[in-house]
Amino acid sequence: MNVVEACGLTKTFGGKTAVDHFDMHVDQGDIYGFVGRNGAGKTTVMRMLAGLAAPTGGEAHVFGTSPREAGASRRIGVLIEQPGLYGSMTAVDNLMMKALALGLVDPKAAVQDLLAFVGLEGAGSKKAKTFSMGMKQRLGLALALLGEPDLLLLDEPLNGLDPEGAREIRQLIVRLNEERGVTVVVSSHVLEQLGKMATRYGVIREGRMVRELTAAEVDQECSDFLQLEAANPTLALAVLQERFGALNLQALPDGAIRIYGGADAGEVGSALNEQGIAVSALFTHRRDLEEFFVEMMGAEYRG
Ligand SMILES: Nc1ncnc2c1ncn2[C@@H]1O[C@H](COP(=O)(O)OP(=O)(O)OP(=O)(O)O)[C@@H](O)[C@H]1O
Repeated sequence: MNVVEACGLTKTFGGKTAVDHFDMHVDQGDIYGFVGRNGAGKTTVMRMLAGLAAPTGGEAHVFGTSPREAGASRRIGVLIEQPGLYGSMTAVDNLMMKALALGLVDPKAAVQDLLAFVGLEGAGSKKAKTFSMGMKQRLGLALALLGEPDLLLLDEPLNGLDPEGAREIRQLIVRLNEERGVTVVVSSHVLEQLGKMATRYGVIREGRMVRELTAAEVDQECSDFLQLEAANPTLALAVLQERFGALNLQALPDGAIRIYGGADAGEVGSALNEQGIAVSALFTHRRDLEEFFVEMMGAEYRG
């Protein structure tokens, strides 16, 4: 079942289109890595999915209904940009205030449970303004988790964190997903961390969804390939198809040929030489996650 479904979602600010006929599908149980360069429209999409901003056009459905419907909104936990913390209040008071506003049956127990879950049980009586960036993000996560949401929308939860802090937040997200069954949409520029948790990805570019794909598809796309440049690419391709038909061959527009599926460079070179085809380049390549996504996000991307 699609927990989130966006169809033709559009948002304009003044005359400028920030989100443009955007489609998105998040399945129950996904950790959905939402990537795009700065200004691509991630936050604006998240705000519409959370029911915090109204679309100019198109529709967003969360749990089959508008995120603005009470039935859906109380199932959504949100951490968008900065966690909304009151610096002069303690961590417990920050949480209690929201727990009471939500009308939780046992707010104290919920607050203690979440403090422990995010690893802040020893810091509950400290003022939020004394917290490190990582502690603030963990407290923000606890705030988003009050009310036991089934869907978490996390916009850049790893922003500004050192590698250790980013790893801790990532581990919390995975635990939430595995232990509590929470579906998560998480945007981040930290592709390395995203790659360790996402089960599905969506790539946004200039307000439009470029591509949605599963983690398995990303693995496949990033797998090793052999690239060769030959004097006669059309003939080379025909020879390779005959000799290595079981492998996945891709002809690039510039005439280069990629061979996926673990071909041996020596065998490929010999097969072409036997047919009198001169090979000018032959190398093995592995695309890493960042390279793969940067291509889709646009060259201007800066992580
Ligand atoms: N309230 C607003 N008023 C006017 N323009 C806005 C508003 N919110 C966002 N925008 C514009 O919409 C576009 C998308 O912004 P958005 O914050 O959604 O991108 P983003 O992908 O989250 O970027 P980042 O990674 O930098 O957070 C940007 O050009 C931004 O300037």
